[in-house]
Amino acid sequence: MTCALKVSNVRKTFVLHNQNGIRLPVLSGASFAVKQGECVVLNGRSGTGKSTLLRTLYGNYLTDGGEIAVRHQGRWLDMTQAPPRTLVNVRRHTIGWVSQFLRVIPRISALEVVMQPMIEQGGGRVEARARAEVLLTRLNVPVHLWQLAPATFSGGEQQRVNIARGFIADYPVLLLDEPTASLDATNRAVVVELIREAKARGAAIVGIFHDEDVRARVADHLYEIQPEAGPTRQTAN
Ligand SMILES: Nc1ncnc2c1ncn2[C@@H]1O[C@H](COP(=O)(O)OP(=O)(O)OP(=O)(O)O)[C@@H](O)[C@H]1O
Repeated sequence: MTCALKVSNVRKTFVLHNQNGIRLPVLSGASFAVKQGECVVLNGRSGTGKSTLLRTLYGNYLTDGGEIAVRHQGRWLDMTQAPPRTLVNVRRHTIGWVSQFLRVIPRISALEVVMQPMIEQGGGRVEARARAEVLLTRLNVPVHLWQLAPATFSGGEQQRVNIARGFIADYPVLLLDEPTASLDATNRAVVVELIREAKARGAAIVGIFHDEDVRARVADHLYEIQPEAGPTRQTAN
């Protein structure tokens, strides 16, 4: 199996400039690799830096060192050095992000919200619509809601619309930030199926799952994040 993502010695310290320059060291050399068709689950106690690492992989945070190499359109690209325009392109075509939270866009229907990533990748509207309908059906979002904007949906309905949106495009790499949090058992099982299908088509997946049962059913490897030393005050240099 080909490697899709290589994380080498990634370091990250948050500096709280408006709180006396307190430094919070979070990642002190995260290193792991993910092959196509594999799911690596980030593991560690609360506050050890799982979300920070996942967000860093998506390019949300600058790093203090290390490399995040992703296979993007046939070449290796270091996410820590990528300019903003490249990051947009990587997020459109290579790395998908699925969380439990939907960023609601006023007046855009649930169906359109779900179709959007596939259309942005160049997919046709008919195919995107058909695929969105299948996903919304599998995730038990009632048909009468599909043409409505999700702003008024329940938390669980919004969460399932977001999952459909995250799985509609065949991203080579998927980052999953607790996508099953607060779903009921039926819908959790659907998400597990979607993750397994993504692995079967060759997606490389990195995820955070607090639900042990879900973790056991999708993980090929656990990546253990070690707790860092506590905060230190910034010293003048
Ligand atoms: N944007 C930020 N600015 C400053 N500190 C942050 C920021 N994001 C996270 N932290 C700190 O970094 C540490 C790691 O947080 P993170 O959310 O990555 O942990 P986690 O392992 O995902 O926790 P949990 O399992 O509770 O969700 C925490 O001490 C948190 O306070």
